[in-house]
Amino acid sequence: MCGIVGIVSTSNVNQSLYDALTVLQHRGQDAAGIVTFQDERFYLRKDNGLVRDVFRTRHMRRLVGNVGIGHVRYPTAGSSSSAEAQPFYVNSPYGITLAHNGNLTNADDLSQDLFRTDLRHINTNSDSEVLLNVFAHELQKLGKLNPTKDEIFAAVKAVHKRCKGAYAVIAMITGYGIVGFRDPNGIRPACYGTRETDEGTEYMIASESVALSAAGFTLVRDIEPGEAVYIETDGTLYTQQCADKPHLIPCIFEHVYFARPDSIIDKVSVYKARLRMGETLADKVLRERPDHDIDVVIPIPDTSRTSAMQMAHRLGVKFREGFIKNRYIGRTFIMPGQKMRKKSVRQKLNPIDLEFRGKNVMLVDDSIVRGTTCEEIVQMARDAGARNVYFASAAPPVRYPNVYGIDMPSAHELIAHDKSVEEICEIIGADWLVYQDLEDLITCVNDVNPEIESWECSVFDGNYVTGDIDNAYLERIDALRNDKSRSASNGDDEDNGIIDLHNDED
Ligand SMILES: O=P(O)(O)OC[C@H]1O[C@H](OP(=O)(O)OP(=O)(O)O)[C@H](O)[C@@H]1O
Ligand SMILES: NC(=O)CC[C@H](N)C(=O)O
Ligand SMILES: [Mg+2]
Repeated sequence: MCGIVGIVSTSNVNQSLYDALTVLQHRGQDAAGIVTFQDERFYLRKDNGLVRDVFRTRHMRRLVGNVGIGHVRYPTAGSSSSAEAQPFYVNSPYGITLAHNGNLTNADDLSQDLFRTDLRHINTNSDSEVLLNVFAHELQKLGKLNPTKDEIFAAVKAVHKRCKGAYAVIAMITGYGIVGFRDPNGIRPACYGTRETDEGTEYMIASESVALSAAGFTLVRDIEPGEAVYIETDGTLYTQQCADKPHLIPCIFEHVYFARPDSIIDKVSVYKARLRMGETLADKVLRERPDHDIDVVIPIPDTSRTSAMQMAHRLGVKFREGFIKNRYIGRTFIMPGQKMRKKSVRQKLNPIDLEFRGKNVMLVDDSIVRGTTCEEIVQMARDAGARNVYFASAAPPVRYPNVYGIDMPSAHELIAHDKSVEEICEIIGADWLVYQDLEDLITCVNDVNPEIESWECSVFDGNYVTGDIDNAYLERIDALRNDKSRSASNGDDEDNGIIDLHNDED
């Protein structure tokens, strides 16, 4: 679930890109990158690490130009090597750089086609490098020395025909402009906005609206599924629908966990949706145990706060901050490797004993995925002296792998995969476990925007909307990307040299 941003400005874009990436950091903590363009040259800085660590003053000084794109990465394909940090670059045609959020489901086939038919070499295992080369090849085929919006949109159309899966993309074409587009189902989010200056209107395309507001831009609208938004370097904007049968089916997990609550995605305020999730969860609690004995509702920071607060309100029970979050530890779920995730839960959260001692506590999380957080947390609540420890999840049981840009490749690593709620309750050591029902979750998001007819809910119901996912595919990505095989293949190889643009001294 990476974060992407692109800006066409009237002055240097480096600081605005940096600011946008810092507020998209929650979408990817592994690597960060910015590429800008000025006087026929790209200027690139990318590496593994958080935004604040990757970009030093000396890098920022080199990132000159009024046009640029940026990326924060949470790997879902290939490895976590710095060679796969984004944006990616290809020199022909024109010189194109690209930032991608999502995951292609036919990257292997495309990679073969690119080599055998299009005579293009892919140098990493990243699906994003494949996507860039498909786009570049389709643009090259049109054979124009000066591409216009028509060629750009034609290339996006061809990408939609060849690529399957989820992709929100921003590409920069040397000297011409930036183009942002979403896959025909709009699984991953992308929006754009404007900032007025004395020199003219500036544009930003980004994964979440929060990136716009943080950099002083005003949200215009979401990019439609299948649509492309092309902004030339002089600030002229063109939009066009590039898919034959676009149909909005956005990822519901953005609203559960990924997105920031202060973002608005596909006209859904994430904050409002999470408040609703708290209400419906409270209703479920009351359905299961009308005469419950919950003394206090305690959120598991950070993401569950909004739902937990509203759940307590609906139940008429006290809401208390029983766990304090270490502000210097990032999100644990998107960390690579189970060992690191497990260790980080204890480093990240610490209980305030007096909120637990002798009480029946209802702990609330936004979701239970691998069970890393809740197993630790239930024990911490008991150690802090709780009488009974109840647990509620604002999302339904996560039972199926994700293939659209969330790194959950293996069903066996999901705590709820083949288990009943009672069995999960026993494993996590709780006295009562309540999950949100999927119909209720869908109602929550649809209450905020009733126009969205379908949601991408595969992690909950195993229904993959792109229609190309079968058991053989799921078995293949499981074998390739489960925790064990990844730690054996040592993807975090620091010595991995980057074959890329050479203007980036450390
Ligand atoms: O069952 P698990 O595999 O542990 O995954 C679910 C947990 O991971 C996430 O928290 P995370 O620490 O990533 O981020 P947050 O601070 O935004 O809640 C999520 O909010 C849950 O707490
Ligand atoms: N989470 C994402 O959007 C990942 C983008 C891309 N598939 C990568 O692994 O780098
Ligand atoms: Mg959490």
